[in-house]
Amino acid sequence: MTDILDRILETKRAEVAARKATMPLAELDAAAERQSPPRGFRAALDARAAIGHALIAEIKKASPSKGLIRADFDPPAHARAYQAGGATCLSVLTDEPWFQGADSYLTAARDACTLPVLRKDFMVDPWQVPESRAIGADAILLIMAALDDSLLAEIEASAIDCNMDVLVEVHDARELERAMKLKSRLIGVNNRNLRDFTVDFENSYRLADKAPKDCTFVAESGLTIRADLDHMAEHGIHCFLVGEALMRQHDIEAATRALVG
Ligand SMILES: O=P(O)(O)OC[C@@H](O)[C@@H](O)c1c[nH]c2ccccc12
Repeated sequence: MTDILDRILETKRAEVAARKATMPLAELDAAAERQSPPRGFRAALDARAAIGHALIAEIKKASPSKGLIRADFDPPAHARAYQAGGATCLSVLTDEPWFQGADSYLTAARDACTLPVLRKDFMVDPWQVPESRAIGADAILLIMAALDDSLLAEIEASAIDCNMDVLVEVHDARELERAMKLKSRLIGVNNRNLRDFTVDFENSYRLADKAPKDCTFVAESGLTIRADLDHMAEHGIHCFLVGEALMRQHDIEAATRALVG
């Protein structure tokens, strides 16, 4: 059985190939140059983590495991609510086929606030880095399970070139070890298994102990209430990525404040 990640990557490779064919790299680089400068993503997390819970609040309309998460989906309104509630950064899903995301959601969300923004998508080609910068992204995600080491390094180099931060996502000790061959020291641990969608917080606890001390460590997925974050903090984890639990709330600003305020 091919797992969901393999199927997503297959879709993504076809999508990126089609986009590349219509957009010359020089044009893309020029569009990236015209963007407002990157907002420091990791720096914002580090500053906040020193004094409290640093939250990357995710703008996510739907997911392959849950289907539609929020009907009255409004990226700029959600961005403002997240910032007002005390989020440190945003994450915006731009993958369309599997998460019902869009590039325009990221641009609109970023324009509506002053927070640094992560483009939550599946990177398979260095070409996607200037593309991400051109739509406004301040940081990209690299999923260790998705790519081999040389392609990861190539995409990371392109991100460094664009002055963007890279969130490197791992889900086991082996991937953490491989991640240390990269330059980025911003490490996310996905508590959700992409094969069966089960969530296990122990995953974060285990890997946080193994991560070198110079890493900014982010726990991702399945976090719901303040107590989840407090437990993580007892294990030395102070940065969190939360999507669904906030997107399901009527009052997103109040829910964000309850989580990290
Ligand atoms: O909605 P949750 O359970 O709070 O999870 C958010 C985030 O961690 C999840 O969306 C995610 C983590 N890694 C990813 C990679 C691709 C797409 C999505 C993700």
